[in-house]
Amino acid sequence: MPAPRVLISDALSPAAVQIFKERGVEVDFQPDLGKDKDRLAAIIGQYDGLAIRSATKVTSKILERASALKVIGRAGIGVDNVDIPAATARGVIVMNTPFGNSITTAEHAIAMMFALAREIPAADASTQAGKWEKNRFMGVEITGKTLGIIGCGNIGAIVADRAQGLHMRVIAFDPFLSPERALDLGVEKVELDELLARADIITLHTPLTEKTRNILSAEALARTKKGVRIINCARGGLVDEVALRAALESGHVAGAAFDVFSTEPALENPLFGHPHVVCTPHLGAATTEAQENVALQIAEQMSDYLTKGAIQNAVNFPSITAEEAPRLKPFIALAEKLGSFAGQLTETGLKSVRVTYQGEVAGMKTKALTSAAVAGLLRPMLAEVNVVSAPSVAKERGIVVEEMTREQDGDYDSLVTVTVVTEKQERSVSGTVFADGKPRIVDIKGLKVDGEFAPSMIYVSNEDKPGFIGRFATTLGDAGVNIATFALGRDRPGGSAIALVEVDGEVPPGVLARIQTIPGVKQAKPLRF
Ligand SMILES: NC(=O)C1=CN([C@@H]2O[C@H](COP(=O)(O)OP(=O)(O)OC[C@H]3O[C@@H](n4cnc5c(N)ncnc54)[C@H](O)[C@@H]3O)[C@@H](O)[C@H]2O)C=CC1
Ligand SMILES: O=C(O)CCC(=O)C(=O)O
Repeated sequence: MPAPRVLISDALSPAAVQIFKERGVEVDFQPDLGKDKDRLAAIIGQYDGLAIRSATKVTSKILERASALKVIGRAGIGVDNVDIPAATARGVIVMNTPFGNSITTAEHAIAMMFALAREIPAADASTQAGKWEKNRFMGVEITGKTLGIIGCGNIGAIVADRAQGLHMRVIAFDPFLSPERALDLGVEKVELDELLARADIITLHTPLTEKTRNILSAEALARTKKGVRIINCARGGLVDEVALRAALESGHVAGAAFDVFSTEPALENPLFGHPHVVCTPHLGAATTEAQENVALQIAEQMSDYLTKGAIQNAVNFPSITAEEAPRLKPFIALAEKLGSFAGQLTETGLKSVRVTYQGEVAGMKTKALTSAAVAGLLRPMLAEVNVVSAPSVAKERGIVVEEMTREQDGDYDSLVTVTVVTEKQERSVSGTVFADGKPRIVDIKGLKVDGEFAPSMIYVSNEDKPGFIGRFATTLGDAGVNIATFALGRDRPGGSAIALVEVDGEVPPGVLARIQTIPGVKQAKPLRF
């Protein structure tokens, strides 16, 4: 198999190149390519992986051209420059490095706080201009001041820690911060209104979402303490920049330090030019240490996925370690095939699917297996579904997906059962993986069978009556269809029976209709795996 190929289209630390090479991945390092979307679109089709920072915009248009792409790796935290739904729909894993630059970014926020408190950038410019304006720059002391953190996740928590070291009082607004975690961090958890009213300095550390966009709106800014200073090292769009400019002009806000802007690159911005504004060009993560961390980490993660199937820090798929991947692989194939079996037999609207794991398989990454089962189930109905997109596609269509795990009970070390509930009926199909690593179907609607999945199959459910097998085989023989394997199951003599038959080549048109006329046949379906 040829080595997977990765394109690095942003200015990642060259340390990443070495890691890719060491791990058997071919790498093409074009640090400025991300800014040229036409060239990127022209060549992206050649690559299995794309490693980026924030300059490359992975839009749906780029993804349409990315026919071989399996993984996008963001050397950093925010993945807002990637169209995640479009990547997911194409089965492309999107991974980031959630911790590699957190300390550095928190340090930038603290540096911005000092820059504001002591007007360091303006004092520097004035001094170097030969002005020696000793009386112009009167700062404020940080000790004893209240810092209000909006978003107390990885970076917010580090900022809280450093601020406490500076003897600040720290309050935080974060709906997802538990009281226990707040206690651990030594921060006081408050509502947004209270934070706005009490904070001397506000620093933002949330992602940009529909809830956080303009979290510091004109109205919110009006509720802040007079003389407040505001720092944004998270994402542009969290603060209404026009309203903030007005609040700076009126003197209500004493200063603002921004690393991120509503439009980037920010070549112009409402905040620019105000004497109490400090700006940096999205430098939060820009230290040698952080860049080396994120580059090494993303190269390791992407290589592990491309060469071993291991998934770490994916934003659109559950994690799978390199050790788990080979054990999981045959079960992913099994789950997908069981789902596909059920999907091919489903003729009415799907309401829900339940995937039950019994025995050893119950201890594996069942979320990944469930995604595979749902992908298999939906694929006969929808062309554009894959293991990555299946859960969101099911959700969009109102199909309930349930997962259950059970202790081993029965003949198999591991058993996976896919139960599909449609508008008309409930149907279950179970399978296992034998020691040869091949998935096997062992139960259909409660009837035991032992069949492999083959490219071309016929499934028949019938009444268990003498003569059926002879007529069935003759019908196929007359149509020139060769039977490769034949698996039978029944509940009791003369009761319900099933046949799962592997045939060589396509089933010619008309044959199924003839099978359907054999006395006792209830259903005859072609299956493809
Ligand atoms: N300036 C730069 O170069 C960098 C910026 N960042 C950005 O910093 C931000 C924070 O990153 P992390 O701390 O790693 O993320 P995180 O996910 O660890 O923390 C985000 C926190 O925001 C909270 N949050 C979510 N919605 C909220 C809401 N409506 N109100 C209040 N809090 C809310 C979450 O509960 C979470 O605790 C991200 O937007 C990231 O992209 C990260 C690295 C570098
Ligand atoms: O790569 C960069 O410089 C930006 C980092 C960033 O914004 C992030 O990691 O979310």
